[in-house]
Amino acid sequence: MGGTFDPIHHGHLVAASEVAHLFRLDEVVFVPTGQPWQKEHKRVSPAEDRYLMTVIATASNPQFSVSRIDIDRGGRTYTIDTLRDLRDEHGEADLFFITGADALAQIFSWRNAEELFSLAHFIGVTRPGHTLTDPGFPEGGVSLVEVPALAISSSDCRGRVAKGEPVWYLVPDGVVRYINKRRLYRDT
Ligand SMILES: Nc1ncnc2c1ncn2[C@@H]1O[C@H](COP(=O)(O)OP(=O)(O)OP(=O)(O)O)[C@@H](O)[C@H]1O
Ligand SMILES: O=C(O)c1ccc[n+]([C@@H]2O[C@H](COP(=O)([O-])O)[C@@H](O)[C@H]2O)c1
Repeated sequence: MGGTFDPIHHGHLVAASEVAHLFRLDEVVFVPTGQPWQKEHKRVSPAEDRYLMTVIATASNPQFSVSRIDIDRGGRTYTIDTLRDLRDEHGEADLFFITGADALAQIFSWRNAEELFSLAHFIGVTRPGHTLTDPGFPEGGVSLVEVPALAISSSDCRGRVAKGEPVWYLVPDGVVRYINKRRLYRDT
């Protein structure tokens, strides 16, 4: 599952769990972006903080793991590189790339968009308030999955912390504590 995870929240975790169940996946690898180039006009927390929050949030689930490939590669993050690296690491495994349906709707603005579909099957998870209009996906290349509605977004969590409002139960407890310890999002 690819995302900026700034911070990771229960919407991401429920989506991953639901897709793992529906597609009978062996493992879900969370891949925090290094430099999300389409968010360059926005402030994004340091990659190490986003990585550690993702580790904390997923640690108790034996089916979940976190990969540093997009962070360690350096430079702007392109999913084409993510998938090539995962393919090298995971040999013959079938790859599924999970992300939000809203992100997937923009896939033709991503680098090497046409080639992406030969490397993985794409799964777009719907979130409340976002519907997916098919921008011309290749036949059989994309599945849409409705996850139990959780109207949580990272931007809302950041805004709540900035205003001194609680994010308990929107993100895992350990992530609340990490945000406080590192004083993230205070002046967003
Ligand atoms: N509540 C949710 N339900 C389903 N999918 C979600 C939910 N929140 C986020 N996603 C999807 O997970 C993917 C990765 O999320 P990302 O890290 O960008 O978080 P976000 O909550 O969308 O962040 P932001 O609010 O900063 O844009 C995105 O493509 C997004 O659409
Ligand atoms: O490959 C690209 O050009 C590209 C452009 C924008 C987003 N993505 C990927 O889409 C996923 C969701 O991104 P985001 O920024 O909405 O969290 C994440 O894995 C990004 O690396 C990929």
